[in-house]
Amino acid sequence: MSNPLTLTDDRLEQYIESHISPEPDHLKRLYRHTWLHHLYPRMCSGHLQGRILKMLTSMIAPKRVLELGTFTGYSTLCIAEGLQPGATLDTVEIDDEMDDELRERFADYPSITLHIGDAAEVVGRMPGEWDMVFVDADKRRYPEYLAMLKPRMARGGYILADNTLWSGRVVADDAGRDPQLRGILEFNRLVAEDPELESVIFPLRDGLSLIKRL
Ligand SMILES: C[S@@+](CC[C@H](N)C(=O)[O-])C[C@H]1O[C@@H](n2cnc3c(N)ncnc32)[C@H](O)[C@@H]1O
Repeated sequence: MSNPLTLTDDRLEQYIESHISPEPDHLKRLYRHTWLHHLYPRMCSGHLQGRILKMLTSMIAPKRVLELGTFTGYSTLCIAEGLQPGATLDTVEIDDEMDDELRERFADYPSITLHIGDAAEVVGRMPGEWDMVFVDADKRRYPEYLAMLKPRMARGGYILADNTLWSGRVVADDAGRDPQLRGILEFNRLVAEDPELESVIFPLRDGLSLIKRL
């Protein structure tokens, strides 16, 4: 008997992408641009995760959204696509070389505000609470992000956290030399042990956690 398809099989990925809502043309161009002109293009969300982010945003219907880790803005545009009229999205990116490119990309989106700086510092200066946060910045600092965000989440609000399975390495025997994996493991433990949080992990791409503030 042949092996069953796994979620990392290219054929399965192609099948999924040809049977879900199509990737809008401007995002196809952005994805291609990211692969041609940026280091670590795999960080870009892409077709499936992008459609999921859009759908989750429209399901949650948040008034105020925060994103940590903008990169080339692919996920930002997908979240913006799912926003209700009048809702806002603040996105934070530490790499100041992305400033001009991102401002140009977001120019036609009045709902998006770009902040260039360290996520923890920027969030510390921002007032108010959020209905939805997409966490996708420094994996080593995920536990810090959780501590910072939890008291700032609206009751019933959602934290979406990317890369929470870290290519399956969360079940590796030794996380000792990978500080990013240590950050993810600690984050997952803190979320699972917190009675004020309800959570699931989707085995999508690199793992996507959905965490509800009860
Ligand atoms: C995985 S990429 C984001 C991908 C993007 N959200 C998407 O899905 O297309 C992570 C980004 O976080 C940024 N980053 C890393 N540390 C950060 C920090 N301390 N504060 C803000 N951004 C940070 C990196 O420069 C990088 O662009």
